[in-house]
Amino acid sequence: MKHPLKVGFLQTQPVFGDIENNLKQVEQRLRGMDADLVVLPELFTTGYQFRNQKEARDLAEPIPDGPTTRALMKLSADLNMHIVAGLAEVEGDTVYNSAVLTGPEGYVGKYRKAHIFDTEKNIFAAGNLPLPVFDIGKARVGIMICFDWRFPETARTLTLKGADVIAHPSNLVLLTCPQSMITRCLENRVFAVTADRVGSESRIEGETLRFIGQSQVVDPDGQVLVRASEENEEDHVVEINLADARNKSINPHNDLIADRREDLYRI
Ligand SMILES: NC(=O)CCCC(N)=O
Repeated sequence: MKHPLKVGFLQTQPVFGDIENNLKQVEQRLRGMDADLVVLPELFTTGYQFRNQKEARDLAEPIPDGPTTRALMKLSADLNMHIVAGLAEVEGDTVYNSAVLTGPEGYVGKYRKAHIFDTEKNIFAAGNLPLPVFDIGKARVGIMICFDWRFPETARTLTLKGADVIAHPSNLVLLTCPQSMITRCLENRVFAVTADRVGSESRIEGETLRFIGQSQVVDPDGQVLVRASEENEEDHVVEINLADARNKSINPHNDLIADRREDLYRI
């Protein structure tokens, strides 16, 4: 049984703080894509290197009642496309590093990055929502954000919750993620769509961040179906077969999930 799904990503180079143009460019690029599910990078409208929490709060927006989510909802409706996008979210005085999922039917849900990386801890509160899997009809989509990949429990939990494909908005600065996601997909037999940015930011004295690009789609056998360059803005769509993720058997005698020894996984 085949369950085809066209998945893709936009690899972007946002201008810090220029929300309107960053969003406008992404809108134009999305309107040129034919896909069921497209993943955008982490913090895709603002950029990454906030100087302080106030700056982040001023650039952040509510989800789903903010302008970016509304724009993504319209794009999803116009293009019959599900979109996962990373953006800075404000709720009261708290700022989260979040991701939103929109579809043709409108707002589907959101997630707040659970594992906050390095100096992000000065800006964002740790996520207080469950690790999410959304059933979008054609697929079950899990979401994690960037540094969440470093904790194997994240992808494993999304898998055990039924994710076929993990949407992974990112702003990668360490080189290890792209190759490591091969293992995340292999050990869980899931697809992963990592959408990263390119370019660099040096808004903080003595801290220049270079983003590594290499957005990619990896399949349940750990095959890299497409990987973008390290420095160009790129858009890619590939057709995947979700049946490959729903089949957890490795051979006639081993099933990746059924063979788990939860009786031994106790500390
Ligand atoms: N924005 C991030 O969470 C970066 C995490 C470190 C990495 N994997 O590059």
